Amino acid sequence: MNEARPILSVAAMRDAEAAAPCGLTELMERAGRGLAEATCRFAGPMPALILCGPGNNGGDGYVAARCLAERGIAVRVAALGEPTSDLARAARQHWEGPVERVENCSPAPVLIDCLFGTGLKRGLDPSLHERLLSLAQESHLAVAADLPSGVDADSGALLSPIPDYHLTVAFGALKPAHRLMPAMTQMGRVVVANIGIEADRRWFEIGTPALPAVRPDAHKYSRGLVHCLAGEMPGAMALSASAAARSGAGYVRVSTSRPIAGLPRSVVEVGDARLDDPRIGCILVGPGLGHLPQLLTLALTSNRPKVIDAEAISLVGDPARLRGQDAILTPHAGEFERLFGTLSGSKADQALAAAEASGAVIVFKGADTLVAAPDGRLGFAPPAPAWLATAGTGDVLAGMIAALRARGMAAFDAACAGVWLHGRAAEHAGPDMIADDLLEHL
Ligand SMILES: NC(=O)C1=CN([C@@H]2O[C@H](COP(=O)(O)OP(=O)(O)OC[C@H]3O[C@@H](n4cnc5c(N)ncnc54)[C@H](O)[C@@H]3O)[C@@H](O)[C@H]2O)[C@@H](O)CC1
Ligand SMILES: [K+]
Repeated sequence: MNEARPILSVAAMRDAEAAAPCGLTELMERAGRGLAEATCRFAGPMPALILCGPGNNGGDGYVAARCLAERGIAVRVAALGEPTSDLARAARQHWEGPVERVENCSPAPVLIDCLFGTGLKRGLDPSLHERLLSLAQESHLAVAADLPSGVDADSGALLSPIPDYHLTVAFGALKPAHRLMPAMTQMGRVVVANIGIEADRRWFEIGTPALPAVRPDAHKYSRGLVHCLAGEMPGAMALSASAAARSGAGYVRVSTSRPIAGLPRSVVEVGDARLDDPRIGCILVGPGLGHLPQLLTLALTSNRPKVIDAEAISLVGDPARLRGQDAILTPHAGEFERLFGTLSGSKADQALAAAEASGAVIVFKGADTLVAAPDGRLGFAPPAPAWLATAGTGDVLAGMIAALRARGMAAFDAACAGVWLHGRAAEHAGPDMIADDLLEHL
């Protein structure tokens, strides 16, 4: 996989900062300089107002103010009070300009929010968040340093209301909130300023996948056989099977008791078929299943890899039933809760707990889709168009992932690749797309 950007929790970020050979003062210098650089590139030479909080996020603000002033930009600083951390105090001392009060400063065309970052503990006081909203409203461009002030970095929850930002400059690595709902939708463009930390890569933003090449001596079975189990509403499986065929499976077949409309001619319909056939690269069960739990049971008797989607997820009943299965599950929030119950923690925590409980790869779908592996790897989907939220797109995704798995990709990699390709296909299909249209863009 290329270009996967690491994502660090607050605790992991602290560890990475502490381990940085250059030391914390230099990290803050790099963060502030990176913030100034990104703001200049984005906003040009417009006058800026920097709001500085009491901690190190505020410290980054004082550094950025110095860097912007060195570039000849008219920059003002307003603070909540004196800095409370040693690092921020030192940065404050190196800022030679005046420091106004956040409560009564006047607005500027560019607002840079350095009030709170990863150290936010609770929502902003109402008078402060209202002040932040109104200063942002009166600016042309709002920039967040590391995170918008009010966002919980690990969960993406809004602890207090935030304005819509145009640019967010993350320091060192993305944090979970940059890719989790609801915070992710209000950050504008998210860029990462490199500050020279060594980031753990077990959590990452899913990047462009490296797909398996088609070998010169390939035949239809070696390119991957996807076996679909159609249920009571076969239209859904028609979408999945078509998506599997369009995602490079060598052979797609559907076992069904009655003819299915809308299947490509290359997809083969069969009656009973043996599911322990070693040529099967991936079984797909769930889309349009209805009340046919016996089809899930049948799939689970096979030792072949499988994708379990839609109604089949709820029919699993107990996550432990999946132990020892080579399975990928693709639940949306409702299906997730029906199988795993109400889990505590952030969406990331929940996805990882579900992967551990089931031993399966979990694609926890939504506007902020996550792919979790039982070994603790976690892929965060890059933002995908909101118009993907329409009937049938999940059936397409399940078929895509089944094809990539059948083509020999490892379960976690196949799931990540499917999620990435699905989002890009939706971008190509455009806002008036229906799920069927995605097939033209795979
Ligand atoms: N630690 C480091 O080495 C580096 C930290 N960096 C910056 O430091 C930030 C984290 O710094 P801190 O850990 O100091 O945390 P913050 O600067 O986010 O805020 C912490 C301070 O705010 C107070 N606080 C928290 N929530 C509050 C609320 N709702 N109302 C009022 N006060 C509140 C805390 O008691 C603490 O004093 C990062 O987001 C990043 O911007 C960067 O400079 C890079 C290097
Ligand atoms: K901030």
